Amino acid sequence: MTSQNRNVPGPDQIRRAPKVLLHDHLDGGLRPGTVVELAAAQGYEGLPETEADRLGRWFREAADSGSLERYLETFAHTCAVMQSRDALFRVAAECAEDLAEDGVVYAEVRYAPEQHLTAGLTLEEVVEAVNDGFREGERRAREAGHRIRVGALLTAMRHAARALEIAELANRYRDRGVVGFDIAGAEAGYPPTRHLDAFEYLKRENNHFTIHAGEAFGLPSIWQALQWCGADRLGHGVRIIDDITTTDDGGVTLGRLASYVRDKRVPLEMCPTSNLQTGAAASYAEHPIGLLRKLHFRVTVNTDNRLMSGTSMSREFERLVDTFGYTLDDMQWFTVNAMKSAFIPFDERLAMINDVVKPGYAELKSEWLFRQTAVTSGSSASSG
Ligand SMILES: O=c1[nH]cnc2c1ncn2[C@@H]1O[C@H](CO)[C@@H](O)[C@H]1O
Ligand SMILES: [Zn+2]
Repeated sequence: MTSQNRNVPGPDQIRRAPKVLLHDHLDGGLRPGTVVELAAAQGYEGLPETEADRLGRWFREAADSGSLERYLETFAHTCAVMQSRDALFRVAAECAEDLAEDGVVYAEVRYAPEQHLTAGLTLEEVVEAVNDGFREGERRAREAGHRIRVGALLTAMRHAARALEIAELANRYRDRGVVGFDIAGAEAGYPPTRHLDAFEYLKRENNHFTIHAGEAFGLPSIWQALQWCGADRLGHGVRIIDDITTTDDGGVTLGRLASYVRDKRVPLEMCPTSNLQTGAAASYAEHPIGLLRKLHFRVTVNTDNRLMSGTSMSREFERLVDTFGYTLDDMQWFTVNAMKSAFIPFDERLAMINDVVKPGYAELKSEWLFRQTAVTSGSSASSG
């Protein structure tokens, strides 16, 4: 290992590095085998494949459609098998376990309670089943030697009209497993201001929320999310790139909105692989994350939907390391950005950064020293 690349992590270091995940959908992260088993147990006959590997491949290919609307159609199958307390509990527990196994130490996982009512559960029962599942998953992870903390974000669907009700639900379960609120679903035609009452309510309650914006629709969506709705963070936000002009000689000019986003340190929850599938970016190399990181926007790295994108936090970082040559220092920077932007209290975020994230990266960064010592002492005899 040379001194030039010693800081560029390999797959094993990427997996062991402490990672923080702010944007992950519970109904987009099931194990394919779990979808198959739940469908069989519940008599759901709509699955396009009934063998786990084939089903996993089907999700990735169907989601690889170039349009957000088509991508979202695949969630009909996962939501269909997440309608009972037991199913929600299992999916949430496995989610926490899988993230912990991948080296995630803190995660905010979102889902839309209104999509889990068809078998008769109440909104409260849905939230409690998922919370209990997360606690169980944290416990199993601890037993397996991993530490993870998972908070829930309650999502309202932007085409529906239940946002205020879901915002009130999020507020009721605040300090009891729910750390914030979000809106998701098709973006074009459903601007954030459609749900202004929900956001104004949460602001009056001093609560936190993020908004999917600037993914399938451009700057007006981001502008509304921030300046009308008061979002704390942006889900994706990739289209902020439309307000940045670059010239061939390397000059960069930020428009008013892009300046605001950078100046106010608005966290961007970027999900590179998901963006390639929905057509929000053409390739990893062309993904706006490269430029936004260079310009010191508050960028974070996320999975969005591990099942539909066949991804994990480690895989997202592997792609970015391959594409942009990111180092352990870059990985730490993204991770500290994410931890700073989490919705848990400041003292807890700080302790996570100082007592978990930074020591974890320091440990990884020191590994080359010991390897180098072994090589040097072995070759010292011949070199005199
Ligand atoms: O990238 C995305 N953009 C917008 N909506 C999404 C995305 N991923 C998932 N969902 C939507 O959020 C719901 C609750 O988790 C999912 O059912 C899906 O419809
Ligand atoms: Zn999302």
